[in-house]
Amino acid sequence: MGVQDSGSSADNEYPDGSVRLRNPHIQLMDQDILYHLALGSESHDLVSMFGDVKFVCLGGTPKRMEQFAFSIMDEIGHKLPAGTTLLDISRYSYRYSMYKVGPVLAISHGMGIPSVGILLHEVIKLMYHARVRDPIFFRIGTCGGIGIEGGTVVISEDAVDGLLRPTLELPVLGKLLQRPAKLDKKLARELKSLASAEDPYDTVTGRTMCTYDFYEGQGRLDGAFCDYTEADKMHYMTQIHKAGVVNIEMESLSFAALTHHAGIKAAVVCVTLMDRLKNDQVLAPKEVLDEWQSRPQILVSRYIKRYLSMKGRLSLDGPGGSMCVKSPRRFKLVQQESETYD
Ligand SMILES: O=P(O)(O)O[C@@H]1C[C@H](O)[C@@H](CO)O1
Ligand SMILES: O=c1cc[nH]c(=O)[nH]1
Repeated sequence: MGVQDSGSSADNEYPDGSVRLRNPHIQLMDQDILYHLALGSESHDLVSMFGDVKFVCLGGTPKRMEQFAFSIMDEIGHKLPAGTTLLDISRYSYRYSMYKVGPVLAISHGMGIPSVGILLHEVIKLMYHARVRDPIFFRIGTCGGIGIEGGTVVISEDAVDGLLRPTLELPVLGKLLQRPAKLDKKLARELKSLASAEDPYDTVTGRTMCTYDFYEGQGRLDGAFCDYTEADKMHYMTQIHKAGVVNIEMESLSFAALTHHAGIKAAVVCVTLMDRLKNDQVLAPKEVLDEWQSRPQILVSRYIKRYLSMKGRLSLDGPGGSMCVKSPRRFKLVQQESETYD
């Protein structure tokens, strides 16, 4: 089966900017249960809960995405009513965590292509059911750098697999389905322009390799198994570096392919945890790693703030979030009226 290209993300969009579902079956269903998000098209009023979403930010861990939700709340001046706090909307799924701050959704995606792929199917359907128009998706992650120091921010120009192919492959009904993994080049350039000379770290753009494994799949010498030599590893690392690969992680291929197929603008911004030409293990202390992880978030926050200020929507107060209202006996989900950010 050849690579199915659905054109550029802009070509895929409906004229009103709504998200394209390339699945005729969904419209025929009485309800659509977004099982791993603990949401449903009949059980929840998805339009009023999520209709105002503009930015969907994904990252590996629930904690990172919770921290991002709190920090973006400060950055965009979003106020919660007194006595309330942010609530994990998908907490009863026990799979992913989801926070909503006005037009921003922050969701954890777990590790690897299968996990992010399942999430993207459901988040893209969520955008469709909620009638969100022209959402922008970001992955805010960590990675290993190649020839760059730990703590460097990498904005992906494109995503390739371990064989340097820019294609997501998935066996479907006994055949290999191939989808091009394309990211929005303009969005990547805009993000790069928001890196500041004052930042005490570098922000670079380049090709990202996405693998199916952290150890052997990324040519590490420190897994439980290793059938190659250090010289073999270094040869491979040098070859992929020459092919333009500046970092390696585990989700960009699926993220790029599924967002592109849905006509959604997307970017991947990751911080490097080490230079894989020098070592394999994550040696930086916890506090350093925590600060490094905030760097992609800072860049994406700048983009969101600039976007909202250009639209005159900064300093949001009141409506547009999901929150937890403390009552003496229980926590209650409060859904607020929606605004649109287009
Ligand atoms: O967003 P995260 O930090 O989860 O991204 C990378 C790729 C894998 O998910 C994980 C491996 O440590 O980190
Ligand atoms: O080396 C690394 C670091 C983080 N995530 C990865 O996938 N690889």
